[in-house]
Amino acid sequence: MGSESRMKLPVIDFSNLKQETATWESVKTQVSEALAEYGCFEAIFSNPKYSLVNVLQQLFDLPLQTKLLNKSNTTYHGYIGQHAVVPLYESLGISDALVPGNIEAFVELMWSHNGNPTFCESVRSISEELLELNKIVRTMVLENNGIKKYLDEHIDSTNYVVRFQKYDGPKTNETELGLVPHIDMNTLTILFQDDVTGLEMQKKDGDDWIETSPNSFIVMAGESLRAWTNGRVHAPFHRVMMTGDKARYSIGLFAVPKSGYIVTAPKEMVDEEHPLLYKPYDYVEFLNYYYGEASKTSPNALKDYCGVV
Ligand SMILES: O=C(O)CCC(=O)C(=O)O
Ligand SMILES: [Fe+2]
Repeated sequence: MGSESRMKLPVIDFSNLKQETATWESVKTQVSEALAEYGCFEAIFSNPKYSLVNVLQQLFDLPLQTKLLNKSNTTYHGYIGQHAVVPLYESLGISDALVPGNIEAFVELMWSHNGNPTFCESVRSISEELLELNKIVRTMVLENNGIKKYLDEHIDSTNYVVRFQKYDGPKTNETELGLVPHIDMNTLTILFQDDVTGLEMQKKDGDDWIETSPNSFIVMAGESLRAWTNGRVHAPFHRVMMTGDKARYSIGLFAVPKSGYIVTAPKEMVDEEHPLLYKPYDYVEFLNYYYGEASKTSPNALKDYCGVV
């Protein structure tokens, strides 16, 4: 019936936002409602200055051997591509991308001869914007739940992976799967896409998929934020669907619990109405389980791993 395309995610305006103002309070309420109901929203934040094609095409056009040089100690952060299930999809990630020197090291690996200062600058600038939005949203989540005293600890509990995605256009009349439906297991993800869209978010209850807007920042909670807030925040399924000839590019900032940090819902999050959902877990150990034994499309991977009931 085409009703899917008419559904929209909540859109929240973060432009010119200052703490301790009436606008901050109102935006905070919108964030609380959107994350409880959808686990995600579209953010108006800054005027995107970049065409992702301009920034990312040169990266994905590098020879496969070069892209494969981007290895990492976890499956999730290096080069991913050439998979039979999602042949349109490729991605490259930079672990701890906001630690000084790491974007440069990535660029050095990819363009060893003369580097690529323009790429470096664009990625740094986009990443810093996404980081700022990430901090605002996480501050609001804690304020909404009356646990702001944990803010420093919470912000300090994650590292940041910046990941670049490319999805080829299927170049047929069909709509094809770009990325399989999944829930992000990390804490918070912010994606930026330009005018080639394709990211779809699943409604909390039901099978409907909500399309996302062109030139948008999409903020979504992962399982680890759901666990930490003891279920107050929803972690949504999402997928990428591709049509037409044009390739789609996206950039994501993934806040990821640090190795050795134990994800535990603060005691204030647990009461009679909200019994503890998950036992404390080490994210990196959970990921090993997730990429090893568990089916990645299981909505219950974390529950199977450390659910209380
Ligand atoms: O490219 C996108 O917009 C989605 C990527 C995604 O969901 C992921 O990498 O977890
Ligand atoms: Fe995802």
